[in-house]
Amino acid sequence: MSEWTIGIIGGSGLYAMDALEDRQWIEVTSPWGKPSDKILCGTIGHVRVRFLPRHGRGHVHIPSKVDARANIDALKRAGCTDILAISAVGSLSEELAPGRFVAVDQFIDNTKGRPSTFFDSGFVAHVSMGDPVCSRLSKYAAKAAEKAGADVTEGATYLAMEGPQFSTRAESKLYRHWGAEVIGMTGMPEAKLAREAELPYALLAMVTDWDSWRDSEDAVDVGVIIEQMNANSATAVKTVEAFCKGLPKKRTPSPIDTALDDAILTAPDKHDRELMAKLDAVAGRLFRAE
Ligand SMILES: CSC[C@H]1O[C@H](OP(=O)(O)O)[C@H](O)[C@@H]1O
Ligand SMILES: Nc1ncnc2[nH]cnc12
Repeated sequence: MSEWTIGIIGGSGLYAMDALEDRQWIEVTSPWGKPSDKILCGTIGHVRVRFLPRHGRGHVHIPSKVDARANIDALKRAGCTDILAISAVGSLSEELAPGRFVAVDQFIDNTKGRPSTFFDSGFVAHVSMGDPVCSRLSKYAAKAAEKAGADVTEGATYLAMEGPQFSTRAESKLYRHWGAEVIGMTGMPEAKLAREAELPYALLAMVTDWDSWRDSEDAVDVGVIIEQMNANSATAVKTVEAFCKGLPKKRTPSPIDTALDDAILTAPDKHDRELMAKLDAVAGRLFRAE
């Protein structure tokens, strides 16, 4: 049993965390690129927290250029044991009205050309993504959002689109046919990379709009989203606080802590040492003794 260090990835509208005690922004460098911003370190109750604003303070990064590899690697280097990501999403379901919080449990990755793995020739790994979120973390997050006063749905499929433009009406309807229930631009490849880095990951989505599938309504625009984001943000901060305070004192191991145990196929004598040096935070526990 050990302790929790929770990485919070703050989405659109969530750029800082006043709830943190003893807080300090620290620069974490990563061999994978530049993280979105410095990381705000502090504590909430008995939990260490590492907060990273996904788009940077001042919302400087377009979704396609959020360096999810650098962000996940930096959070791992900052000692995170688990990650709770927060995101603004559009709704693709009649049941998920703006204002609702949704604990996502599945993803469809429709992003294009984003680096989506830490691995490469010379260190090949295939992790399982059948169950892409940590159910334990997701349950704690849903409970915390309820405690913070939100209407909460547990379980929904998130469609990750490339953006930055919103979907056409035809795309929005298509994604509903695919079974997607919420839509955003950042949940993938973030969730894949968290799994590769053996970090249990949950995504709490805040519904800001109806996207563009409802013929009777105006198509989504960013003004509507910002209005709803502002209405949601105090509840999101309260949720993070309740989430940390609601975690048990001790952290029992998760199977995701060892997701790479049977995932690596490359024979040790074929390992690419340069790549392994970059993988020191993500996968170093497997080869430090090599
Ligand atoms: C502000 S509208 C679109 C923008 O909002 C979402 O960001 P995040 O997932 O970081 O909350 C969406 O994915 C887009 O990046
Ligand atoms: N309708 C939408 N499409 C994509 N990303 C979003 N983020 C918030 N609303 C969205």
